Amino acid sequence: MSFVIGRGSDAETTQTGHLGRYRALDGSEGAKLFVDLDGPHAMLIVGKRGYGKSFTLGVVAEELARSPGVAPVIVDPMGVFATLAEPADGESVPIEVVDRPAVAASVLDPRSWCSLLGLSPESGAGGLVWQAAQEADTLEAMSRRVEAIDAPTTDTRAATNHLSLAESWEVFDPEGLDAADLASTAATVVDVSGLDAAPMNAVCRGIGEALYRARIDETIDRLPWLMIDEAHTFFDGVAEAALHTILTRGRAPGVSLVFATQRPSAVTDTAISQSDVLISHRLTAEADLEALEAAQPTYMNESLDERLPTEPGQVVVIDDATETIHAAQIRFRDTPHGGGSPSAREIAGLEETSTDD
Ligand SMILES: Nc1ncnc2c1ncn2[C@@H]1O[C@H](COP(=O)(O)OP(=O)(O)OP(=O)(O)O)[C@@H](O)[C@H]1O
Repeated sequence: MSFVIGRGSDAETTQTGHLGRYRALDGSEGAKLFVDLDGPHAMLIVGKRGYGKSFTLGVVAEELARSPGVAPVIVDPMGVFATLAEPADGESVPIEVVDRPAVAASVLDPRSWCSLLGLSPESGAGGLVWQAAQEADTLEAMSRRVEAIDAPTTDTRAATNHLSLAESWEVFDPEGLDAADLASTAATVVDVSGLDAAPMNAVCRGIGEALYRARIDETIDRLPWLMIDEAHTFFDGVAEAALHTILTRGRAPGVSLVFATQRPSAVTDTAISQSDVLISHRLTAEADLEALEAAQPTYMNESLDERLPTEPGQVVVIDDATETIHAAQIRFRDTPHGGGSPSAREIAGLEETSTDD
């Protein structure tokens, strides 16, 4: 028997991803567990640091990259997913890595421009940036617009300085990433690891909006899967608006979101309640457990806390489509995992030694 998360038992395994195997109470492994990659989903992956979130996200990315009809895009804040492009065990994983991503300045609305630059829209400089964003499409044109508006010199200078800061991030370009680039045949890893939280958010917002809009306007055929590691960083910034849109309105145009975080308490309640698949690794922080318990479905008749696994790679999966709960061991990566913790002992070339004398 095989179970497909999002479809049910004895379902066909075409257009699915192999996640791992069932885990029995004694730790032994059971039948294979799959996840549906056919329809749109919102998939939340949680767990405390070091218990396998990025590893699991990588497994889902490998499966998506090998699937037809989908356009997986991984926003990679830690720079650990470029290893997906390395030779794989078994079937190859087609991946394109974008290491200097840029998006069009026009993806941000005036309010987001103010929030991105840390300016209150009510302040003199914030008001100028707001007006410039309303009237201009590029960062360059926004700066020119600010200079042209009749305003106190201190406000003009402050607004210009903030726009120069945004320019220094080098993430705004009218020719930046668009949905057609992202929905090409390969899966795309967008490496935002060299960027601060604000430009990282701008890039993620641009990508999310481009993919959603392209499906609404029917300019791409493939179904986009936006995948985000360290998702709390993006729910806390200007990217949140695009993620919220996908979570609440992505189903009809077929846009999926897979997002991983060690701090479920730091993503929005909507993000948790709109997720139809929750993959939970070990969690111990009270606030994080509470955030998940608050959204715990009624068909779960014992607390999540009691079911949580103890070892890296072990998960509990809550599948809202079939209203079922599964204990599983995520499969091993076919490509190298880029996110493991460095070891001083390994760096020093020291062998593991026994402590018994
Ligand atoms: N499914 C798995 N099978 C085997 N080992 C695993 C599995 N998942 C995780 N591990 C082990 O756990 C380590 C930590 O995993 P990972 O880097 O994904 O943690 P994380 O939860 O994303 O941590 P962080 O929050 O620091 O990014 C991996 O380097 C790997 O050794």
